[in-house]
Amino acid sequence: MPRFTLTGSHTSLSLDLFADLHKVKALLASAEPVSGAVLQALEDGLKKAGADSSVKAVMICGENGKFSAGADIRGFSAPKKRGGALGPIVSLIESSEKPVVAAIEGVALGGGLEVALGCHYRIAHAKARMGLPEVTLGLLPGAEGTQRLPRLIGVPAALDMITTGKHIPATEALKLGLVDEIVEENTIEAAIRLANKVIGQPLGPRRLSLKPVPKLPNMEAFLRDAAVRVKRQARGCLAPELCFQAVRAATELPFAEGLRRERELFQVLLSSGQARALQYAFFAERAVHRWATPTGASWSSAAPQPVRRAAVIGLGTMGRGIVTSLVKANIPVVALEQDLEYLNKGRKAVMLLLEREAMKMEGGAQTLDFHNPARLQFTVDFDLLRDVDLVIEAVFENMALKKEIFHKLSKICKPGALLCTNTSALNIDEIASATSRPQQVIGTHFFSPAHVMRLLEIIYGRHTSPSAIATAMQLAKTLKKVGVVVGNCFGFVGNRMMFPYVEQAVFLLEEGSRPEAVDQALEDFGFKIGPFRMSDLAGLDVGWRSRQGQGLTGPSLPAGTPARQRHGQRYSPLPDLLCEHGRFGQKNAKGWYQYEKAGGRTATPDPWLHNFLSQYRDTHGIKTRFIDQEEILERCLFSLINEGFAVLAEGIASGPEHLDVIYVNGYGWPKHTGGPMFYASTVGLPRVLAKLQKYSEAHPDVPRLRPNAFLKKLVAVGNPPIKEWMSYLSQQSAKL
Ligand SMILES: CCCCCCCC(=O)CC(=O)SCCNC(=O)CCNC(=O)[C@H](O)C(C)(C)COP(=O)(O)OP(=O)(O)OC[C@H]1O[C@@H](n2cnc3c(N)ncnc32)[C@H](O)[C@@H]1OP(=O)(O)O
Ligand SMILES: NC(=O)C1=CN([C@@H]2O[C@H](COP(=O)(O)OP(=O)(O)OC[C@H]3O[C@@H](n4cnc5c(N)ncnc54)[C@H](O)[C@@H]3O)[C@@H](O)[C@H]2O)C=CC1
Repeated sequence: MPRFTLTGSHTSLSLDLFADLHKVKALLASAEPVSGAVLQALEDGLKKAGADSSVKAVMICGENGKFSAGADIRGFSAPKKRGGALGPIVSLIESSEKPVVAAIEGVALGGGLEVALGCHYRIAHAKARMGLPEVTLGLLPGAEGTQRLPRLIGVPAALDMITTGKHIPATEALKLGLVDEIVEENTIEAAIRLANKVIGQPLGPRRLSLKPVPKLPNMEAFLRDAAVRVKRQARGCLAPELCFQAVRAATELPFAEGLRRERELFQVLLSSGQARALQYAFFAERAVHRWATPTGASWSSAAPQPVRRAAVIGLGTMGRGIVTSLVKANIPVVALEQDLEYLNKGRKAVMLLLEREAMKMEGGAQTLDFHNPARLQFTVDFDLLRDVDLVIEAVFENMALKKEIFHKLSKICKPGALLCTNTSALNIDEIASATSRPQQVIGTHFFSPAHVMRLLEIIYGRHTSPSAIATAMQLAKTLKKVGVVVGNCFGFVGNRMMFPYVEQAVFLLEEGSRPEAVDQALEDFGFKIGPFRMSDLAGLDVGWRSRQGQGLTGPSLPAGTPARQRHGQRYSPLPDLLCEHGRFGQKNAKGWYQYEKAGGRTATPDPWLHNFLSQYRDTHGIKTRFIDQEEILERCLFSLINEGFAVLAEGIASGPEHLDVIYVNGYGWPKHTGGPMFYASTVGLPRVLAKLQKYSEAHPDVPRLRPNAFLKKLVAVGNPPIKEWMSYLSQQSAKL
């Protein structure tokens, strides 16, 4: 039997009509428009197969063990390349008078899965994954997928797949009825067997466009609830909502009209700007894998060392999550605490996390082996760290303590072991100076909760070796995190850019705003959580301790220091005052908000705080004024972005996409805006500069509002596109 081969490494989709007829090969990929050769070849091939009476059935499969990862995303932003009419080809497949069977191996994603939905039968390898990830790229499955999938698997499951873009394993696809069969062995042979078996059987019932959408007893109510849920989860991202509307159209309209609606909605998304931002974010995440440092070390030449066994020191908030992450990645761990009391507390917490993770994984292929001491060992004995390949220190944020630990590690650990610190802001070089092997010392900054958050900021010091950076990056990959390599400065990249943002948020309260107004503005912008709810969650005492350490507040503050000034700059003592009033956030039920109980999560505006703010303003002679949403957003976001330009100019990060990946994955910045620097590029740098100038003039005692020189330069050279920014940075200005 002749067969088509729909080849899908992620960027290519080729068609191969087998030997006894003819051979056609084409690419739906970087080289070709979507409407190009492969679609033509599919169409030609199907027509030839249809016309050839010796052909009784057709099988479509991939090459190299992959069905297809869909269209080439790079082609989407080029207007010429948008016209790819995959939909009509899917219809053509479906209308074939000869049975067409899809043999799905590896992945069938996006347009690849839509092709499979056009087939009359689908057979998948047990290890295959399927999904319609268009929503994650700011689009919807525009090749008729929103109309066919609900007809095949019902509205709830289709809505879930289409609005989240999740990839589902073959076993789940079988349960949902997305595939007819799964096989452990040769998928192609099984598909051919199936094709032979169904020759001559009526195809009508297999054509999804002819099927009604399965009814639900309460479809209206279901859709109403789903609409609310999708909108809430989308947080300003258009694609999930429009995906929802397309699926709803399938429930209300005949197939052909549903397709028209799908096309209209697709066009809205394509021109929304969010699709471009999400596609930028997709490639940014991959671009940061190709790290480089200003001294010339890079991913292309540095080799990682194997990590067969790791240790974590300190089982507090961060250490627990880090241990969990390592165990989930199948790396044996030694977990160390300062004494038995802390050890037992830490062990309990780790076990609880691991049990929860194991429950989530139940039914999946993977299991968690954490009761075996060879895989997870708890100790207070540093001697057990002798043969580990990597240590992650997560003790209190205290330089003297960290130096003491690193000194000890450098004496105990084997010479090649990588010594990592999870410090959130301390100087990596100073920590490394306590060891005899600074080339092996590196910052691995996890984000809380460490077993959940995807970001791993990797900080190299003056002496960190390229191989140490490569090992940390490899670790990130093993832990299924996204590693971003950055230079060493106070707060590194993420926290450094966060300082001016939080600073502005507090200044806004001084001037007349309220925590709920500031949070609302930023949550409406798309942040998962505004700065005040975030501070309450993290604990206000954490920053307080750090400011005490820096001499900004507390007993070491020189007498006579003005309340709202430090080192000649504006300073707000509000967060310190809250702590002095015993308000530490969620942990004791009061902070910027009040909570139902200690550890409670429901933030309610607190009249006490409103009153406190009024008194504070009276005390300091501040005239309360109304602050609108625009000013809240501009002051918080543009000051953060301004710091981003400083980070780039100083060579702390090698490109704006690094900053964007950090913010999207570590700080809840809305992905559909691309990240802070991409967002700045879409707002337009001249506008960002003008606003910063305005606010800086109004607040001359706030240096972080003063526009950065690199931003000014980019505006002066004509606001170049983001991918050209770094070329305007002269070598001399990038200091290490
Ligand atoms: C336009 C109007 C007309 C409609 C046209 C028809 C409609 C459509 O056809 C709609 C679509 O399909 S949209 C595309 C849907 N597909 C996806 O979103 C898959 C995205 N890729 C993945 O999930 C993983 O890469 C994957 C699971 C595939 C592999 O993961 P890995 O971890 O093994 O590999 P990665 O590191 O992610 O990727 C390796 C390299 O491949 C690049 N790449 C991946 N998917 C791509 C894609 N779909 N298009 C272009 N490049 C893609 C990726 O950037 C990376 O490149 P390098 O960083 O240079 O190595
Ligand atoms: N909490 C957070 O959200 C984040 C914290 N970090 C950083 O991670 C580090 C740890 O922070 P948390 O987990 O929040 O602190 P934590 O206070 O919750 O835990 C620290 C743990 O270290 C243990 N410890 C102290 N001295 C020790 C010693 N000599 N030997 C062994 N264990 C010792 C303590 O007993 C405690 O369990 C800090 O450097 C912090 O700045 C980084 C990212 C986020």
